[in-house]
Amino acid sequence: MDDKASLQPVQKPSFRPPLSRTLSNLPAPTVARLKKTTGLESHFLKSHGRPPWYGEDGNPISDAFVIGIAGGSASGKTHVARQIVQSLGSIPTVIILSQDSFYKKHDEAELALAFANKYDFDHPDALDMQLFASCLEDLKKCRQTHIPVYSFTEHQRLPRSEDRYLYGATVIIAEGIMALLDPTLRNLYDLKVFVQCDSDLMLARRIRRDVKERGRTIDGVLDQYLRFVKPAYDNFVLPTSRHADIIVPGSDNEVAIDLISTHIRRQLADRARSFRPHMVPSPSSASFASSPNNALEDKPNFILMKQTPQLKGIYTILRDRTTSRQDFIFFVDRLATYLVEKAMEYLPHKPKTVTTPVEVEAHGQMIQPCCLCGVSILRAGGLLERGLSRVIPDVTVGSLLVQSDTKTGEPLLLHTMLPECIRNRERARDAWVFLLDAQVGTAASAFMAIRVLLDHGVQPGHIILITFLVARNGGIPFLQRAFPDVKIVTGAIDDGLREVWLDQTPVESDGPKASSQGGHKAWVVEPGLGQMGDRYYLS
Ligand SMILES: Nc1ncnc2c1ncn2[C@@H]1O[C@H](COP(=O)(O)OP(=O)(O)O)[C@@H](O)[C@H]1O
Ligand SMILES: O=c1ccn([C@@H]2O[C@H](COP(=O)(O)O)[C@@H](O)[C@H]2O)c(=O)[nH]1
Repeated sequence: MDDKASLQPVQKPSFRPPLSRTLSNLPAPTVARLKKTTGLESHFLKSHGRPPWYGEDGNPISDAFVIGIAGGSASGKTHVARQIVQSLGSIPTVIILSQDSFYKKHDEAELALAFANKYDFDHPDALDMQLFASCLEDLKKCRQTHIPVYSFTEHQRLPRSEDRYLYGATVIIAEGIMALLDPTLRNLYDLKVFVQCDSDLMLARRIRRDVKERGRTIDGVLDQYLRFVKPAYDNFVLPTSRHADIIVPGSDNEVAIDLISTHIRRQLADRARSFRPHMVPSPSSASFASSPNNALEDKPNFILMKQTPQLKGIYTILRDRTTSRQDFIFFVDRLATYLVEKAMEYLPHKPKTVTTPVEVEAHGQMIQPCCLCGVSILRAGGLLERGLSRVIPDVTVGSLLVQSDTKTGEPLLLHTMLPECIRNRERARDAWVFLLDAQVGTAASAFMAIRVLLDHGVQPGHIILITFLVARNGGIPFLQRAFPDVKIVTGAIDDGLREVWLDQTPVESDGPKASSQGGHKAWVVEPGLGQMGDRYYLS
């Protein structure tokens, strides 16, 4: 599993040396330079892939698991959050969301007070609770969000262009001094934690941290502490401990952290679903009887290219195991171009009149201006990209890495790299997406990819799945039942879909053996086109 680990961002403000008063007035290149020189970056955690978070109907089954951690400044909230992540071990993606990112923007007068240690950062009004709650709700509901970035040394929120895009957490840890204050926030948590720490220890830690990491002087820290931090702790922070499910000590807290991790693991296990058997039920199973019938061609939104001799000729070359790699690449690219051209027919067009070189008007059509992008399901979806860029030269193409869990056979989302226009919810609503997948067998990867696009706000009717080949007895009917508005464009349907064991240690009998013998399950479309990625990329 470790070879599949990908990296996901975790929000936490970081140290920058004192700079100018406000970054929001600085030109973008300067901000970029400051970022580089001061290490203002997201922290990353390993993710072991996200299993399906949706059911057979395509709708999300469960929200992300959200933990709220409150406590005084320097009580150890971040430390507890990180220890929880560490003790969870091999778990799906976790995001630590710090309330510190949600300090409000400050004007010049407020900045002057802040630099004189006379601005009250410990009053609830200093934080944009509404924005914090809406970002957290987006993540909990499996939607993407954009988190502001705050600089402690500048006492300022960075320009919007610096906001961080986040998507796809299974566990979210929200931490901050006021994390349990707001009822809207409290309602979003599945587990509420308060870190209780001795005031002297908190002050000592804060002096050390703020001097070392936040560019402060000892006098400044003490001034601010006595004027604002301590009174706010007594009035606003400590009283919220009554909402906590667990009180964790601010030091020597290993036992409490262990209890919390055990609880989270149990919750995640309860939410886990096995999904894949439903996509391709065996003929003897009950779900096969209730499966949609397999006459794919009759289904609305299933677009099979006209079976001309020319098209069949290309498939014959691609199916032939003796075809050279050079020819394979040539014909894959040609076929990809045909398929993309076919998909283009389903984009909205509008009338356009032009004047020809002989000064005569011609009435034609043009694609209605819209954001059109491609998303490849890696690795083999990339084979359609050259065809896509031949038809639309300046198209932006993103990617999703989905692979099967070798133990369960379930798809795992390992990496998400989407084009800018669909990272943003408002723009995603109007965007059209060509989703590229080389072959659709069980359809488990395509299913997951479509769910990712829907989570981002892309309309199902604006998604066109383009694929070289589909399996008749595979998961396409289930995909269509869940997402009837998604169009599927393909050039061929093959009758066979066979489960095979890969990387298997040979054993004495002739039948395939269990995964404990080293192999893992995979599905092969037959007669098929072979491992297209290998044939295209590997010599
Ligand atoms: N259990 C602990 N044992 C030792 N040091 C700790 C512990 N918890 C926190 N610290 C230290 O105290 C400082 C503040 O902790 P941090 O987690 O950043 O606090 P908060 O997020 O509550 O402001 C850090 O330097 C951290 O390393
Ligand atoms: O610009 C700012 C913003 C906040 N603070 C202080 O930070 C702490 C909260 O952060 P923790 O990581 O929980 O300690 C809060 O007590 C504010 O006083 C600041 O000094 N400057």
